[in-house]
Amino acid sequence: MFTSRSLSRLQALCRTPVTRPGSVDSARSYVYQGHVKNRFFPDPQTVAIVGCPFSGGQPRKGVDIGPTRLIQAGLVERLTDLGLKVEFDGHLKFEKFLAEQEIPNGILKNPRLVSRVCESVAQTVQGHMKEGRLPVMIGGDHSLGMGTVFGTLSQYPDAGVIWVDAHADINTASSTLSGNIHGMPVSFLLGLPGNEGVKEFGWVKPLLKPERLVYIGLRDVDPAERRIIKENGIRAFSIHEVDKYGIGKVMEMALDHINPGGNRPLHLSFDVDALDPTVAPSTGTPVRGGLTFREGHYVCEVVHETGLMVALDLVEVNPSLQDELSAEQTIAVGCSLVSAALGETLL
Ligand SMILES: NC(=[NH2+])NCCC[C@H](N)C(=O)O
Ligand SMILES: [Mn+2]
Ligand SMILES: [Mn+2]
Repeated sequence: MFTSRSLSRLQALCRTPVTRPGSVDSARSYVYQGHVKNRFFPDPQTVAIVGCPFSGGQPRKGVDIGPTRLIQAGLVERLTDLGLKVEFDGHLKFEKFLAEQEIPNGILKNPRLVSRVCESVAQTVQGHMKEGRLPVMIGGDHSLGMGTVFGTLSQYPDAGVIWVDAHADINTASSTLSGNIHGMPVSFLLGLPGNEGVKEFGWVKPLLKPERLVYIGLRDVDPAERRIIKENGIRAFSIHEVDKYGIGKVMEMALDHINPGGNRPLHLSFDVDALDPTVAPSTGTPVRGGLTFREGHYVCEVVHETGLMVALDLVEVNPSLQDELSAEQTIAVGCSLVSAALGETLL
């Protein structure tokens, strides 16, 4: 017996192919053969998990419990099994920022809160790097990327950023239609015109250069964002290019573009909605036609193989959306992506 809900889900599954010809959506095995040496963090490699229970960059409750659920699913143990030293002593606390009075600023939602949280996340991320720990930020919504990428660029000014997402998150205060700041972090990092009136984010110096940024997986880009991407000459591999060239070639071109000499530090910011909603259903802004399970993992594996990754974000896991089974599936995929980026291999 199908309920109308499970039936419509089944229909949705039928409409959206999970695999693309030539891709394999196999379950991953947990056999580990040794991680690639990291150019910036000597062995024994230490990672610091930066849990960010934060949802203020978008309106849907529940994305703030993403980090707790990822940890409960065994993320620390799984990374420890890879031979990494894993530091995690609880999630960051944002209560004091939440207690502050918000000051409205046009259409923007929670500008002061998002700014304060991101500023503290940036300091935490840079602090870990200074101490020789690779920060792994688990969110939380993608506005947090403003904090993590800023932290990375403060420590490694020539770092390249790989933004894996269905969305470009490059709206400015004058272009955003939603006012949700998780759709805007990249514009602040680039210092784009249109954000001048947002004094709250004055601390976000334009540390990111357009040629050091590459997108993978885009498929829901607002008209103004398209213009911004074009005008700034930002290299973007939408899902169309993934279809056309395959993820292998796309990753090769992406790395060639941001890292021509092959020795720049890399920041991987992975929004779980880059994956197809059949693979990662519990997320706030799902868009059909996304990366397969394997394509998502391949991106992480390749970034690991460079030995150049200095920071990782995994964001927008919202376990309160869809049913519990979907939530568990999305959390499992999230853990698996993080593990792949930190050296878990199939053989
Ligand atoms: N991190 C995300 N999931 N972002 C979704 C952004 C959606 C839309 N472009 C906006 O500006 O609101
Ligand atoms: Mn995003
Ligand atoms: Mn997104």
